[in-house]
Amino acid sequence: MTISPQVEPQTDYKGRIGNLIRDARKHRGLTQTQLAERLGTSQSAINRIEKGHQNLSLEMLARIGAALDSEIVALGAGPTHLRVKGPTTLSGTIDIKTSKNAGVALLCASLLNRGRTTLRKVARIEEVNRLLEVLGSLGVQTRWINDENDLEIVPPKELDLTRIDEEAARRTRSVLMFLGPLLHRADTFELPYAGGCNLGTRTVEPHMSALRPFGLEVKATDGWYHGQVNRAIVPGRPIVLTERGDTVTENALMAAALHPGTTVIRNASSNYMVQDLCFYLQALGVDVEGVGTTTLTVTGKTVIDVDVDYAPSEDPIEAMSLLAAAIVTKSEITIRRAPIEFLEIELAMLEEMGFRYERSEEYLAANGHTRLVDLRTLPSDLIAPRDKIHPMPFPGLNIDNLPFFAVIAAVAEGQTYIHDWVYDNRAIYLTDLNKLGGRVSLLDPHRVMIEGPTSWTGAELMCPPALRPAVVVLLAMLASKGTSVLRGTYVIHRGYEDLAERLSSLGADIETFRDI
Ligand SMILES: CC(=O)N[C@H]1[C@@H](OP(=O)(O)OP(=O)(O)OC[C@H]2O[C@@H](n3ccc(=O)[nH]c3=O)[C@H](O)[C@@H]2O)O[C@H](CO)[C@@H](O)[C@@H]1O
Ligand SMILES: C=C(OP(=O)(O)O)C(=O)O
Repeated sequence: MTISPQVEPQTDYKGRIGNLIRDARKHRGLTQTQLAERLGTSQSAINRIEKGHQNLSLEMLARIGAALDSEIVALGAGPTHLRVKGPTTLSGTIDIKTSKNAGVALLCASLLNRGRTTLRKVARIEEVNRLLEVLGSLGVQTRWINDENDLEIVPPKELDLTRIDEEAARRTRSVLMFLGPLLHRADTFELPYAGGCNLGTRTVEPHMSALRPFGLEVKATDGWYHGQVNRAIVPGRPIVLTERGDTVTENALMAAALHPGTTVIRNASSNYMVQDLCFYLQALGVDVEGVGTTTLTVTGKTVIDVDVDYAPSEDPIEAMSLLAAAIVTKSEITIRRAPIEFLEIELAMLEEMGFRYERSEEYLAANGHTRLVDLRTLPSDLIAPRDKIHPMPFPGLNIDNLPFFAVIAAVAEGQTYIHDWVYDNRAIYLTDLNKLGGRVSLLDPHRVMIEGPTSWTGAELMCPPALRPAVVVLLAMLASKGTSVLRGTYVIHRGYEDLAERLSSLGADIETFRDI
């Protein structure tokens, strides 16, 4: 794989730019009229631009990019894009990296510890980079200590909460997980509103109600959360989470870890990142019972000050992504270090669809708890499942794995119904597969029907502004005949380390390039 700063061949560039603008507008859920209003122009002008019938100045392109919060084209060190030539058959062996979601939780949790935290093999992804920038702005010293991606974190005696890196903080949702640790560090503090993928409205209310028993009141105004802590208030009875959310459970756990009494958290998520956080807290000397269940009992400490070494487990979502890559390209690959206990429902569903694979004996991840296997995929002819595919909190099918079933369903014979009840926007992005020849019908914002099999054909697309759908499109490009271009891939780097390079090492033909 190479990175080249070249310009792409410029055939019908107005038409291509028009298509990219139309993609970006649709990703933002805007009509042509709404975009025209933002730009002070007419709907017919937007229509002409999208059809490639309009000359565009660089200034106008920049204005359109700003109105759509999407860099259509950029000069200098702008966004990266991918050029994919297909169809590809993959072969070889790939190791799963540690998870984004445990990584970000552990970075936030390191604020509980006055000693040094060393995290082993942290995924070197943009989401982690943004949190490292935020931690750095608070005075926390962080450094990658070797080529293995081991990361050392040393917090200062006092955090400097006045200089938080607002820009970095606003690009991730994970910053919300500072609430739990910070309420023990300061009586008042401010955090910028959390960002992240554009998946529609994501509530923060469950976080507030989980942390209120620890005396935290949060007012949200002008793009900031203003936190105030009343130390006379401590949990008097079990905390019952209104949603079984992952990060809300993590916030409650982190708040409980520095509360010297015993806190019971009910309706807790038992998902993989929550388990990794529990094991880390145990390594810090916090008593956590019920790991892997929906009732967690935490006996915290007044001060945590230990030098601790922790190795988070492998990412089930990356494992699912690579399973999908193999299935869509009908390839035989070996996926090593797959966290099987967080993939069991997914594999059972795939088996029902006719997927054939071999799995090794189980062995333990470096955290000493999570069960891993090596999976060898076998080229398989798939059929659509009889019932709809839908996610559930763990141990159900993981919501972040659901989008991969769209591209898998597209290669299966028959009609598959996918029901994403969780996110307002994510199912909508799956219709981007239609630009590559897919037949995905949006039944309503939460349900799609996919007809397969698909004869994929290469095309040029803007990355949907959401991590998993963006990877789903990339995987379909691997199977597509001809050349595809995927523009603006930051969103993929948010959650995957070197995905394009690693797919290339399996034989994919992917080139990374920038605009000049
Ligand atoms: C950093 C991190 O770990 N991110 C994960 C975490 O985000 P996070 O924990 O932030 O997820 P949210 O709290 O946003 O929950 C996702 C959506 O599910 C809804 N909801 C959730 C639980 C529930 O019992 N009922 C319910 O309705 C929420 O209202 C929200 O709309 O969990 C999500 C759901 O597994 C994953 O997609 C994210 O990758
Ligand atoms: C939705 C996701 O993550 P986040 O919570 O970081 O937006 C994801 O990992 O797919």
